[in-house]
Amino acid sequence: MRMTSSTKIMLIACGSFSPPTPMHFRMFEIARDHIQQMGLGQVVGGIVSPVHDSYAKKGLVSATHRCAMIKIGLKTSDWIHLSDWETQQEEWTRTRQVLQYHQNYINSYLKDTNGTINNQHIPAWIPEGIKRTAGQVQLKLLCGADLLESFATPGLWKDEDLEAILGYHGIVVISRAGSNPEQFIFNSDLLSRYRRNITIVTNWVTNDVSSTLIRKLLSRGLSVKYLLDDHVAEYIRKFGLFGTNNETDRDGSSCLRGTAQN
Ligand SMILES: Nc1ncnc2c1ncn2[C@@H]1O[C@H](COP(=O)(O)OP(=O)(O)OP(=O)(O)O)[C@@H](O)[C@H]1O
Ligand SMILES: O=C(O)c1ccc[n+]([C@@H]2O[C@H](COP(=O)([O-])O)[C@@H](O)[C@H]2O)c1
Repeated sequence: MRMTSSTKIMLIACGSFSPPTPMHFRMFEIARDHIQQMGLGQVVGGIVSPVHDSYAKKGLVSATHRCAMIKIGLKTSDWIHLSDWETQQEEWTRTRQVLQYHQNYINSYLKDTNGTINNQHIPAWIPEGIKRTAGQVQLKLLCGADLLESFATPGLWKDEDLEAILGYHGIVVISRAGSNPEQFIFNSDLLSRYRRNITIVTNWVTNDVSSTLIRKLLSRGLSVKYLLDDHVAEYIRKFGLFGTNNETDRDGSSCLRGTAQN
């Protein structure tokens, strides 16, 4: 995988986003600046891919709510979009397959010179005008250093999946308080083997806000102002999520119309 300043790159972040924080979206901006400044490529789009409900992580609210909050949080972005594909599958999809699906879709979209695909619904995460400007597009996994470190959790990731993610796509890792991605890569034979496909980006303006922190503050009735997008906070209160008080519509079915649609 050779990257030059003209390599077209799309970034995809996989996670719970329960709820999405400004830092989830900020990761994309930090990564794009770094990639472009270092002449590693041109970032043409960003995708946020929330995990399926069956992932059953503590604090995970329904995908309908998570997708709606992501769309609200991304309203002012002109290049990062939600993909709800993972949430629409029958069950949890491993990250390797999530990357494969999106990469295949991009490839077929770019190859479709006779416009057949244009008769179908083109997902919002396909960047506008990409056909005119791009030859090939390389999809990379964007993550925080804690996700990289989860690669070493016994039994969590499959080795062959990590080989495929690292070998075929590559990853972009944003530093996070308390982590040392360089050291972590050095300690791992697998990661060291694929070192050139791992881009580490130092986040100089550290901000360790996490979904866990937001859930904790909300459940205690404390303020999240200036830590969370005002409109996302308003949505959370409207639907009584994360221990806030409103009891109406906890599964989000009434918001399926409008905000939650892709
Ligand atoms: N403050 C942060 N700095 C760098 N990366 C982050 C930060 N917050 C989240 N991420 C990254 O965003 C991606 C999605 O993460 P996830 O939804 O698990 O967020 P989280 O805030 O860590 O969640 P939780 O607190 O529920 O575990 C992951 O790759 C994670 O490493
Ligand atoms: O593909 C795998 O084997 C795999 C194993 C563990 C986690 N993941 C993905 O990593 C993300 C972890 O999110 P989180 O909130 O648990 O940090 C989520 O998108 C999961 O689907 C993926």
